[in-house]
Amino acid sequence: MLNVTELEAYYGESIILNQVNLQVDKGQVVCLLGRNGVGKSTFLKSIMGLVATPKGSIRFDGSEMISRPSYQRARQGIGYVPQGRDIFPQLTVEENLLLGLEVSGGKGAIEQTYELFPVLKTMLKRKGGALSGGQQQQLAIARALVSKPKMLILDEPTEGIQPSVIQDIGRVIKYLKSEGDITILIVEQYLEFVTDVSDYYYVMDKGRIVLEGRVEDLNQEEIQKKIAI
Ligand SMILES: Nc1ncnc2c1ncn2[C@@H]1O[C@H](COP(=O)(O)OP(=O)(O)OP(=O)(O)O)[C@@H](O)[C@H]1O
Repeated sequence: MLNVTELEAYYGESIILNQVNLQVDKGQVVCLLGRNGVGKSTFLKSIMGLVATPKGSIRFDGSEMISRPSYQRARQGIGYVPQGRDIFPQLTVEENLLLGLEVSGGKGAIEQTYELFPVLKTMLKRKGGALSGGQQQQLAIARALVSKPKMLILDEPTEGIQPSVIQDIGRVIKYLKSEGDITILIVEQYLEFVTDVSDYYYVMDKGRIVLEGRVEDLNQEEIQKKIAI
């Protein structure tokens, strides 16, 4: 589904991603782990076309994306939830969700997202900014799902969120996986969540992939050493 090869990304003259190779197969949940500042968010932004990527290849669903603008990548079927729950605080929950429909040109699934996140249905008229952090994260994920993406990309979905909501988000990811019609890439530092929801992991350090493997073979101690601050 997603095949990234020898990708390089830069902010100005500084190289942030160096020859990164990463693959996500259809229906898989893949996690990218690593310490703060090693380039994980930059990697997701590169996939979305939000960072300069002069070298490498990003193949998604059979097409080369590297020189396409962001909106085309979204239209192609990539739903992206950036770090910090990028919702519109002045718009209501319902309006935020309706904006998700714009990306797919109107073919949506708002009702289905209420089934996944029942809490949102009880808050349709509430302003996004009035929701708790966990509810905002759920809204951000729901908004991305409304456009029925082929792949969902989440940047640290558990950051600063209470355990019960983390469990809710984990349940949704596992449900989506069991349905089998979506592929998911998650940047995450919370190892327990990673082992709970994902099939395969990559560890990044200083802009390079330094370790990868199946989650069922994951050695917690080894990973913890690589991601501890
Ligand atoms: N807009 C920017 N301009 C210049 N440098 C940046 C910019 N954004 C990030 N950086 C730098 O790029 C490097 C990688 O940052 P990135 O946010 O991708 O790391 P990360 O692994 O996602 O960390 P975190 O978990 O803290 O978000 C860091 O050294 C950071 O300071």
